[in-house]
Amino acid sequence: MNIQLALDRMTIDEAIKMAKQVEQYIDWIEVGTSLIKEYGMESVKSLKAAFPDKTIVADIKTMDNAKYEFKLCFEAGADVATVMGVAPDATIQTCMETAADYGKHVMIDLLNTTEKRAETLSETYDAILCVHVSKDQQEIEGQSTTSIRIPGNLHPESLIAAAGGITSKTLSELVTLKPHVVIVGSAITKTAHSVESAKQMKEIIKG
Ligand SMILES: O=C([C@H](O)CO)[C@H](O)[C@H](O)COP(=O)(O)O
Repeated sequence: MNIQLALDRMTIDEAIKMAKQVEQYIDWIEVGTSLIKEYGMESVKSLKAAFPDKTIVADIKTMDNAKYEFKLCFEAGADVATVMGVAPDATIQTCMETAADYGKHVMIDLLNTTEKRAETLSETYDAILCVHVSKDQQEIEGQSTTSIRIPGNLHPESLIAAAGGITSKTLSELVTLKPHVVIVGSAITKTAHSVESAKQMKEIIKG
């Protein structure tokens, strides 16, 4: 199981500083959608340059124009880029092909997909599938990772990621579902105790 540190709503320098502080407790580094939207591919390039040995995930959440967006991410140094599961099949297929051209990987964000769509995606694509409670669902609807459920109909060999307001409390429950990646942002980056929080999470996933 890997911890992916999601870096959102901060500057590139703050993102690098944050990731350096907790580097030993995290496995993958996500250049959050907010960083990509605010700073563009410079954010991905800077994080890869600062952490050449970590898996860098560009959370670009592609919906269209897949080849262009995925090429940008991989040329900037991303190892994984994200596409929305509700995107057209042509888009997802293009993401898969572009990633294959670069020897990189795709994460499909299942936000707002139906169980049937998630099943089809898991059977069709060799990608990481991310079960996700969105920031707006967390903030406006009060949902949290206790609402995260990994659909039972997914292909048994699919690699699963889980994201959305994960805390050390909800992580303990989540690890029993054995996801390949747990994506943690605010619980590490928006607390005064980032290092302790990351350390605790690492201990939880180690069991
Ligand atoms: O993908 C994310 C979200 O849509 C904001 O862009 C975050 O990476 C994900 O939610 C993890 O962050 P937290 O919810 O703060 O743990």
